[in-house]
Amino acid sequence: MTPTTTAGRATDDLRVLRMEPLPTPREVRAGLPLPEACAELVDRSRREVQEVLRGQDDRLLVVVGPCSVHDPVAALDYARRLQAQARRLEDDLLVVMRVYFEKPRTTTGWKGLVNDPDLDGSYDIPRGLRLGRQVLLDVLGAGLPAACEFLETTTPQYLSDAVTYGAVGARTVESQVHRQLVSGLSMPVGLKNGSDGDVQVAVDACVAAAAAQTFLGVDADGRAAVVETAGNRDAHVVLRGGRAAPNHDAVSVQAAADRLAGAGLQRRLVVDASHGNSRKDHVRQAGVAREIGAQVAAGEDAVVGIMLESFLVPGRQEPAPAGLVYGQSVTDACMGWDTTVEVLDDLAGAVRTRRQVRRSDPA
Ligand SMILES: O=C[C@H](O)[C@H](O)COP(=O)(O)O
Ligand SMILES: C=C(OP(=O)(O)O)C(=O)O
Repeated sequence: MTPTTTAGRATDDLRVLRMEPLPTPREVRAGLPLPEACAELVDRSRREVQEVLRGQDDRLLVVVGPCSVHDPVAALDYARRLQAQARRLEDDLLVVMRVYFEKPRTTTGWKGLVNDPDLDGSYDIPRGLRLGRQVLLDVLGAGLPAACEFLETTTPQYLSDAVTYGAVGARTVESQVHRQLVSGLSMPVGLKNGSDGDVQVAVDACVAAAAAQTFLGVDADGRAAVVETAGNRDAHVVLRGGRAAPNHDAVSVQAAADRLAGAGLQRRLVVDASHGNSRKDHVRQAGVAREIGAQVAAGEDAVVGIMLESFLVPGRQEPAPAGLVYGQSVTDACMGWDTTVEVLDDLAGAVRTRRQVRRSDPA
């Protein structure tokens, strides 16, 4: 906007270097429409996640995949392998692939495929939005439902019709703007505890997201709009540990479930084996996942899902426009593929054991 004062003094946009219109959400969606078979998968898988969250399906939800997508080819390669595992274990696990395009940063860093698809500081966001949407369509085409973190509040208009599971991260969970956004999203959304380990902010976020809200947003034509929402009853807590301590252990899970009950919410939650719970060490992640699995096997009903960061090659590398190791994360370190398959097998076994425990002790 041009600075205007009666005296011609500039008071606005003093630090804005570029402002360029984006293609509208309607245009991007029209260029990459959601095929009917993909829409059917999104619809069905959202209902399945809902049923797990509501205790009507005794499988374990597993949100698994790279910390971030930077290479669409490797992401699709991973999706095809994961789909085979998801099908093999479908009686016990409900697998949704992490297809994360937006990275919240503690300070600065690469902010994901939507923000900088070429990883070179050119910030071609129009291309990033189209590329992200294409990756989602490809993952769905491979037969897998997808999970995304929503960071920018305008991004869902471009992508959310193709998303089965949404996430709000530890750095934004206390933001009213994000809680309002979740209240209008069409899919179940996991709300992480704060990066300092505070679980109450995630419980508060669930309460706010479940409520009807009216706020400022953007419509399909990119116009600023008044948005009125119905509230999202499938918003739930994700325990991801904190700076000082993990919170995937049985005592922390019970404490979080008690907080949920205290707020009038269901005692069901997802536990993240990565981030604060593995101290961002991918080598520890499989052990953390096994500890969570052990709680499930012991009959713990509060744990309905798990989140894992996994890619084809273990570890991480610095983001760069060229010369990257194929299939390795450029953000948080991930478990490699072979470990991922072992962890999925263990988790499926834990679910089968929980079923037996429930049968022998239905109370
Ligand atoms: O999941 C990814 C990261 O943990 C998150 O984006 C923060 O990363 P950073 O602390 O390296 O900025
Ligand atoms: C950023 C993430 O996690 P957190 O918000 O828990 O740090 C993530 O899951 O990618």
